[in-house]
Amino acid sequence: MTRHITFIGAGNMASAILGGMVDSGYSREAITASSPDESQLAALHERFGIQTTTSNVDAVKQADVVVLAVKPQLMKDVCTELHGTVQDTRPLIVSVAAGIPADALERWLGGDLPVVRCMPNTPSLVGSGACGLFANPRVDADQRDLATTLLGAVGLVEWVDEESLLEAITAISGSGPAYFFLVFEALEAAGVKLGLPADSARRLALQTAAGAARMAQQSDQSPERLKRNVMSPGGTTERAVHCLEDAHLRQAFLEATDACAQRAREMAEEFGNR
Ligand SMILES: NC(=O)C1=CN([C@@H]2O[C@H](COP(=O)(O)OP(=O)(O)OC[C@H]3O[C@@H](n4cnc5c(N)ncnc54)[C@H](OP(=O)(O)O)[C@@H]3O)[C@@H](O)[C@H]2O)C=CC1
Ligand SMILES: O=C(O)[C@@H]1CCC=N1
Repeated sequence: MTRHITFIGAGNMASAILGGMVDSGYSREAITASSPDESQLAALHERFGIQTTTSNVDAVKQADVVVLAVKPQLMKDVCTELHGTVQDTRPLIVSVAAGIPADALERWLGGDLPVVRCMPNTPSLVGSGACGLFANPRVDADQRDLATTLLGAVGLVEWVDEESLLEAITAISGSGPAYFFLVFEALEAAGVKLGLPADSARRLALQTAAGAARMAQQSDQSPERLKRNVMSPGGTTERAVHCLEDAHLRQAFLEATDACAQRAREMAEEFGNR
Protein backbone atom coordinates (compact mmCIF):
# COMPACT_ATOMS: atom_id res chain seq x y z
CA MET A 1 0.00 0.00 0.00
CA THR A 2 1.41 3.41 -0.96
CA ARG A 3 1.73 5.67 2.08
CA HIS A 4 1.02 9.36 1.81
CA ILE A 5 4.07 11.47 2.64
CA THR A 6 3.69 15.15 3.53
CA PHE A 7 6.64 17.53 3.64
CA ILE A 8 6.32 20.59 5.86
CA GLY A 9 8.72 23.05 4.22
CA ALA A 10 9.61 23.09 0.54
CA GLY A 11 13.22 24.26 0.55
CA ASN A 12 16.58 22.63 -0.19
CA MET A 13 16.17 19.49 1.89
CA ALA A 14 12.48 18.80 1.20
CA SER A 15 12.98 19.21 -2.54
CA ALA A 16 16.12 17.06 -2.46
CA ILE A 17 14.29 14.17 -0.75
CA LEU A 18 10.95 14.41 -2.53
CA GLY A 19 12.67 14.96 -5.89
CA GLY A 20 14.77 11.87 -5.31
CA MET A 21 11.67 9.90 -4.35
CA VAL A 22 9.77 10.93 -7.48
CA ASP A 23 12.79 10.14 -9.65
CA SER A 24 13.02 6.71 -8.04
CA GLY A 25 9.37 6.00 -8.94
CA TYR A 26 7.43 6.96 -5.80
CA SER A 27 3.86 7.96 -6.68
CA ARG A 28 3.62 11.76 -7.15
CA GLU A 29 -0.03 11.66 -6.03
CA ALA A 30 1.14 10.34 -2.67
CA ILE A 31 3.46 13.29 -1.96
CA THR A 32 2.35 16.70 -0.65
CA ALA A 33 4.52 19.70 0.20
CA SER A 34 3.42 22.63 2.31
CA SER A 35 5.12 26.03 2.63
CA PRO A 36 4.11 29.69 2.88
CA ASP A 37 6.01 30.38 -0.35
CA GLU A 38 3.61 29.87 -3.27
CA SER A 39 6.26 30.37 -5.94
CA GLN A 40 8.42 27.66 -4.35
CA LEU A 41 5.40 25.32 -4.31
CA ALA A 42 4.54 26.11 -7.92
CA ALA A 43 8.12 25.28 -8.94
CA LEU A 44 7.96 21.93 -7.10
CA HIS A 45 4.59 21.11 -8.65
CA GLU A 46 5.90 22.01 -12.09
CA ARG A 47 9.10 20.01 -11.69
CA PHE A 48 7.90 16.91 -9.84
CA GLY A 49 4.09 16.89 -10.27
CA ILE A 50 3.48 16.58 -6.51
CA GLN A 51 0.50 18.01 -4.56
CA THR A 52 1.06 21.38 -2.82
CA THR A 53 -0.71 23.61 -0.31
CA THR A 54 0.07 26.64 1.83
CA SER A 55 -1.81 25.11 4.78
CA ASN A 56 0.36 22.91 7.01
CA VAL A 57 -2.73 21.63 8.83
CA ASP A 58 -4.50 20.59 5.59
CA ALA A 59 -1.27 19.00 4.38
CA VAL A 60 -0.96 16.62 7.34
CA LYS A 61 -4.62 15.50 7.48
CA GLN A 62 -4.13 12.67 4.98
CA ALA A 63 -0.49 11.91 5.80
CA ASP A 64 0.88 8.54 6.94
CA VAL A 65 4.27 10.20 7.29
CA VAL A 66 4.96 13.86 8.09
CA VAL A 67 8.47 15.02 7.18
CA LEU A 68 9.37 18.18 9.09
CA ALA A 69 11.79 20.10 6.84
CA VAL A 70 11.77 23.66 8.18
CA LYS A 71 14.65 25.54 9.80
CA PRO A 72 15.36 24.47 13.39
CA GLN A 73 14.35 27.86 14.82
CA LEU A 74 10.84 27.51 13.29
CA MET A 75 10.29 23.94 14.40
CA LYS A 76 8.55 24.63 17.69
CA ASP A 77 5.96 26.97 16.10
CA VAL A 78 5.34 24.54 13.23
CA CYS A 79 4.88 21.59 15.62
CA THR A 80 2.57 23.58 17.86
CA GLU A 81 0.42 24.40 14.83
CA LEU A 82 0.21 20.70 13.89
CA HIS A 83 -0.32 19.38 17.42
CA GLY A 84 -4.13 18.98 17.29
CA THR A 85 -4.22 17.29 13.88
CA VAL A 86 -1.39 14.81 14.43
CA GLN A 87 -2.83 13.80 17.80
CA ASP A 88 -5.96 12.73 15.84
CA THR A 89 -4.24 11.09 12.87
CA ARG A 90 -1.03 9.80 14.57
CA PRO A 91 1.32 9.70 11.56
CA LEU A 92 4.98 8.74 11.68
CA ILE A 93 6.93 11.96 12.29
CA VAL A 94 10.26 12.30 10.48
CA SER A 95 12.38 15.36 11.20
CA VAL A 96 15.39 16.42 9.15
CA ALA A 97 16.23 19.40 11.36
CA ALA A 98 19.76 19.67 12.68
CA GLY A 99 20.00 19.75 16.44
CA ILE A 100 16.34 19.35 17.46
CA PRO A 101 16.01 16.34 19.82
CA ALA A 102 13.30 13.72 19.19
CA ASP A 103 11.80 14.28 22.64
CA ALA A 104 11.39 18.04 21.98
CA LEU A 105 9.55 17.29 18.71
CA GLU A 106 7.35 14.74 20.43
CA ARG A 107 6.59 17.15 23.31
CA TRP A 108 5.73 20.05 20.95
CA LEU A 109 3.42 17.72 18.97
CA GLY A 110 1.51 16.72 22.11
CA GLY A 111 3.38 13.57 23.18
CA ASP A 112 3.23 9.82 22.60
CA LEU A 113 4.12 9.83 18.89
CA PRO A 114 6.56 7.78 16.81
CA VAL A 115 9.42 10.10 15.84
CA VAL A 116 12.34 9.36 13.54
CA ARG A 117 15.07 11.96 13.55
CA CYS A 118 17.26 11.93 10.51
CA MET A 119 20.26 13.75 9.16
CA PRO A 120 20.19 13.60 5.35
CA ASN A 121 22.25 15.61 2.89
CA THR A 122 21.56 17.50 -0.33
CA PRO A 123 23.01 14.92 -2.78
CA SER A 124 19.71 13.10 -2.07
CA LEU A 125 18.48 15.21 -4.99
CA VAL A 126 20.58 13.12 -7.37
CA GLY A 127 19.93 9.82 -5.59
CA SER A 128 23.33 9.85 -3.90
CA GLY A 129 22.38 11.00 -0.42
CA ALA A 130 23.78 9.71 2.85
CA CYS A 131 21.46 9.77 5.82
CA GLY A 132 21.66 8.90 9.52
CA LEU A 133 18.46 7.84 11.29
CA PHE A 134 17.43 7.51 14.93
CA ALA A 135 14.06 6.21 16.16
CA ASN A 136 12.38 7.00 19.45
CA PRO A 137 10.95 4.03 21.41
CA ARG A 138 7.44 4.50 19.96
CA VAL A 139 8.58 3.72 16.39
CA ASP A 140 7.60 0.13 15.49
CA ALA A 141 9.35 -2.21 13.04
CA ASP A 142 6.96 -1.35 10.21
CA GLN A 143 7.57 2.40 10.68
CA ARG A 144 11.31 1.80 10.81
CA ASP A 145 11.05 -0.01 7.47
CA LEU A 146 8.95 2.85 6.12
CA ALA A 147 11.60 5.42 7.11
CA THR A 148 14.30 3.21 5.56
CA THR A 149 12.29 3.01 2.32
CA LEU A 150 11.66 6.77 2.32
CA LEU A 151 15.25 7.85 2.82
CA GLY A 152 16.70 4.75 1.12
CA ALA A 153 15.00 5.90 -2.10
CA VAL A 154 17.50 8.75 -2.25
CA GLY A 155 20.71 7.17 -1.01
CA LEU A 156 22.56 5.38 1.76
CA VAL A 157 20.81 4.95 5.12
CA GLU A 158 22.61 4.30 8.44
CA TRP A 159 20.60 3.73 11.65
CA VAL A 160 22.10 4.69 15.00
CA ASP A 161 20.94 3.52 18.44
CA GLU A 162 22.17 6.60 20.28
CA GLU A 163 20.64 9.93 19.33
CA SER A 164 23.89 11.80 20.12
CA LEU A 165 25.55 9.99 17.18
CA LEU A 166 23.44 12.14 14.84
CA GLU A 167 25.83 14.97 15.79
CA ALA A 168 28.72 12.94 14.37
CA ILE A 169 26.67 12.15 11.26
CA THR A 170 25.89 15.86 10.84
CA ALA A 171 29.62 16.58 11.01
CA ILE A 172 30.57 13.91 8.45
CA SER A 173 27.75 13.60 5.91
CA GLY A 174 25.01 16.16 6.75
CA SER A 175 27.35 19.13 6.37
CA GLY A 176 29.92 17.09 4.42
CA PRO A 177 28.86 18.02 0.87
CA ALA A 178 29.89 21.61 1.63
CA TYR A 179 33.43 20.49 2.51
CA PHE A 180 33.76 18.73 -0.84
CA PHE A 181 32.26 21.69 -2.74
CA LEU A 182 34.88 23.86 -1.03
CA VAL A 183 37.61 21.49 -2.26
CA PHE A 184 36.14 21.65 -5.79
CA GLU A 185 36.25 25.47 -5.63
CA ALA A 186 39.85 25.37 -4.44
CA LEU A 187 40.96 22.88 -7.11
CA GLU A 188 39.25 24.85 -9.86
CA ALA A 189 40.96 28.05 -8.70
CA ALA A 190 44.29 26.22 -8.52
CA GLY A 191 43.80 24.91 -12.07
CA VAL A 192 43.11 28.43 -13.31
CA LYS A 193 46.23 29.72 -11.55
CA LEU A 194 48.22 27.02 -13.35
CA GLY A 195 46.83 28.21 -16.70
CA LEU A 196 43.75 26.02 -17.39
CA PRO A 197 40.45 27.55 -18.55
CA ALA A 198 38.01 27.66 -15.58
CA ASP A 199 35.42 25.36 -17.18
CA SER A 200 38.04 22.77 -18.02
CA ALA A 201 39.55 22.96 -14.50
CA ARG A 202 36.09 22.47 -13.01
CA ARG A 203 35.29 19.45 -15.20
CA LEU A 204 38.63 17.85 -14.38
CA ALA A 205 38.26 18.48 -10.63
CA LEU A 206 34.71 17.10 -10.51
CA GLN A 207 35.47 14.03 -12.60
CA THR A 208 38.51 13.31 -10.44
CA ALA A 209 36.42 13.57 -7.25
CA ALA A 210 33.64 11.38 -8.67
CA GLY A 211 36.18 8.83 -9.93
CA ALA A 212 38.08 8.74 -6.63
CA ALA A 213 34.84 8.29 -4.63
CA ARG A 214 33.55 5.56 -6.96
CA MET A 215 36.91 3.78 -6.90
CA ALA A 216 37.14 3.92 -3.10
CA GLN A 217 33.56 2.58 -2.83
CA GLN A 218 34.24 -0.30 -5.21
CA SER A 219 37.75 -1.24 -4.08
CA ASP A 220 38.76 -3.70 -1.36
CA GLN A 221 41.69 -1.43 -0.59
CA SER A 222 41.58 1.29 2.07
CA PRO A 223 41.66 4.98 1.08
CA GLU A 224 45.15 5.06 2.62
CA ARG A 225 46.32 2.26 0.26
CA LEU A 226 44.61 3.85 -2.76
CA LYS A 227 46.36 7.13 -1.96
CA ARG A 228 49.72 5.29 -1.77
CA ASN A 229 49.02 3.75 -5.20
CA VAL A 230 48.95 7.26 -6.72
CA MET A 231 52.07 8.41 -4.88
CA SER A 232 55.03 7.20 -6.95
CA PRO A 233 58.17 7.48 -4.79
CA GLY A 234 59.93 10.75 -5.55
CA GLY A 235 57.08 11.72 -7.91
CA THR A 236 54.57 14.54 -8.21
CA THR A 237 51.79 13.29 -5.92
CA GLU A 238 54.17 12.63 -3.04
CA ARG A 239 55.24 16.24 -3.12
CA ALA A 240 51.64 17.51 -3.30
CA VAL A 241 50.43 15.25 -0.47
CA HIS A 242 53.34 16.35 1.73
CA CYS A 243 52.25 19.97 1.15
CA LEU A 244 48.71 19.10 2.28
CA GLU A 245 50.01 17.27 5.36
CA ASP A 246 52.35 20.20 6.17
CA ALA A 247 49.32 22.50 5.91
CA HIS A 248 47.65 20.35 8.62
CA LEU A 249 44.72 19.27 6.46
CA ARG A 250 43.84 16.39 8.84
CA GLN A 251 43.87 18.72 11.82
CA ALA A 252 41.66 21.18 9.90
CA PHE A 253 39.10 18.38 9.32
CA LEU A 254 39.23 17.35 12.99
CA GLU A 255 38.60 20.93 14.06
CA ALA A 256 35.86 21.54 11.45
CA THR A 257 33.92 18.38 12.33
CA ASP A 258 34.32 19.06 16.05
CA ALA A 259 32.96 22.58 15.56
CA CYS A 260 30.07 21.19 13.51
CA ALA A 261 29.08 18.62 16.16
CA GLN A 262 29.42 21.28 18.86
CA ARG A 263 27.09 23.60 16.92
CA ALA A 264 24.52 20.77 16.65
CA ARG A 265 24.66 20.43 20.48
CA GLU A 266 24.28 24.20 20.91
CA MET A 267 21.27 24.20 18.57
CA ALA A 268 19.64 21.51 20.72
CA GLU A 269 20.06 23.86 23.71
CA GLU A 270 19.02 26.98 21.79
CA PHE A 271 15.97 25.62 19.94
CA GLY A 272 15.12 22.33 21.64
CA ASN A 273 14.64 23.47 25.24
CA ARG A 274 11.80 25.85 24.58
N1 LIG B 1 20.46 22.13 3.63
C1 LIG B 1 21.06 21.02 4.01
O1 LIG B 1 22.09 20.59 3.46
C2 LIG B 1 20.52 20.23 5.16
C3 LIG B 1 19.48 20.73 5.95
N2 LIG B 1 19.01 20.00 7.00
C4 LIG B 1 17.91 20.51 7.80
O2 LIG B 1 16.82 20.65 6.94
C5 LIG B 1 15.96 21.68 7.44
C6 LIG B 1 15.57 22.58 6.30
O3 LIG B 1 16.76 23.16 5.78
P1 LIG B 1 16.79 23.69 4.28
O4 LIG B 1 15.93 22.84 3.42
O5 LIG B 1 18.20 23.88 3.94
O6 LIG B 1 16.08 25.12 4.50
P2 LIG B 1 15.25 26.00 3.46
O7 LIG B 1 15.19 27.39 4.00
O8 LIG B 1 15.75 25.77 2.08
O9 LIG B 1 13.79 25.34 3.56
C7 LIG B 1 12.91 25.59 4.60
C8 LIG B 1 11.51 25.61 4.01
O10 LIG B 1 10.56 25.82 5.06
C9 LIG B 1 9.63 26.79 4.59
N3 LIG B 1 8.94 27.38 5.72
C10 LIG B 1 9.23 28.50 6.44
N4 LIG B 1 8.32 28.69 7.40
C11 LIG B 1 7.41 27.67 7.27
C12 LIG B 1 6.23 27.32 7.96
N5 LIG B 1 5.78 28.03 8.99
N6 LIG B 1 5.55 26.23 7.56
C13 LIG B 1 6.00 25.46 6.52
N7 LIG B 1 7.11 25.76 5.84
C14 LIG B 1 7.81 26.84 6.21
C15 LIG B 1 10.51 27.74 3.84
O11 LIG B 1 9.74 28.66 3.07
P3 LIG B 1 10.40 30.13 2.83
O12 LIG B 1 11.54 29.90 1.91
O13 LIG B 1 9.27 30.91 2.26
O14 LIG B 1 10.84 30.64 4.19
C16 LIG B 1 11.28 26.74 3.02
O15 LIG B 1 10.46 26.21 1.98
C17 LIG B 1 16.70 22.40 8.53
O16 LIG B 1 16.11 22.08 9.76
C18 LIG B 1 18.12 21.88 8.42
O17 LIG B 1 18.72 21.75 9.69
C19 LIG B 1 19.49 18.74 7.28
C20 LIG B 1 20.49 18.21 6.54
C21 LIG B 1 21.12 18.90 5.44
O1 LIG C 1 24.11 23.81 8.05
C1 LIG C 1 23.11 23.30 8.61
O2 LIG C 1 22.75 23.68 9.75
C2 LIG C 1 22.36 22.19 7.92
C3 LIG C 1 22.41 20.92 8.71
C4 LIG C 1 23.36 20.03 7.97
C5 LIG C 1 23.57 20.70 6.69
N1 LIG C 1 22.99 21.87 6.65
